Amino acid sequence: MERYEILKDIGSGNFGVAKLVRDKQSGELFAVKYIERGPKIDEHVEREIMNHRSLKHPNIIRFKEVLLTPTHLAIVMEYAAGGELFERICNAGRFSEDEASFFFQQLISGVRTPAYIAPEVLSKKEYDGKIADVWSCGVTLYVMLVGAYPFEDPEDPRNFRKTIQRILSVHYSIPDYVRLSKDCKHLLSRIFVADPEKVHTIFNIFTSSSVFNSVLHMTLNRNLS
Ligand SMILES: Nc1ncnc2c1ncn2[C@@H]1O[C@H](COP(=O)(O)OP(=O)(O)OP(=O)(O)O)[C@@H](O)[C@H]1O
Repeated sequence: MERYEILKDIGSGNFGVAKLVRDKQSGELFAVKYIERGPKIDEHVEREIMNHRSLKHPNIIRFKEVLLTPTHLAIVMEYAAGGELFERICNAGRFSEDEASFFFQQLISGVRTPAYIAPEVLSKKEYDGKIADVWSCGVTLYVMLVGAYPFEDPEDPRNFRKTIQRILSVHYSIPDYVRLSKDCKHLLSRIFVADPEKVHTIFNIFTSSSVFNSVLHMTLNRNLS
């Protein structure tokens, strides 16, 4: 880690903390995720690192290297200076459908296209992250359009138990003050379904939505050609 100068903490997650660092030689900024060595580092983390290492896409944070400190595993990656989506929405308000569609398309092109995925990722048959990815994209789309999380009880947003119940029963609604097109509501309703068997593939969902169709076709054509 001597190569890097630690500048500040940027956040913490389930696995550890993230810090902003500077490469002393090149002056480049990176984010480093520190995960304490020990039981937290299991095959799940290992797979995550292996998968991430093989991804190369403009909308996916680039992975640089993994280092070991006496106490931590340090994952060095590209620094995304934009901050959190939710924070941006809290400060500057929610997105219009057009803006949301632009960012959503960027997000989808990061998760959807197989064109960028390495064979070792595809060959892991147990990988079922796709369904979870579709769901998470739906949550992100909702956040952009509504400016709130879809499964929190508006009266009691910090109650995790309630949130989990709402997720399990797919209980969400769109507040009256948010005007969404029918097509957009339909898209959300197709993403948020309880039974994973019924979750449509991301391809089907997006090709059936006319709001997102033109941008989607452009992305698809680009990725398939
Ligand atoms: N590459 C990065 N560039 C900029 N900020 C980052 C980067 N990686 C992480 N962060 C910041 O640090 C916080 C913690 O990151 P971390 O990846 O540990 O957790 P998370 O993604 O929030 O949740 P989880 O623990 O479920 O992965 C993030 O919420 C984000 O604010």
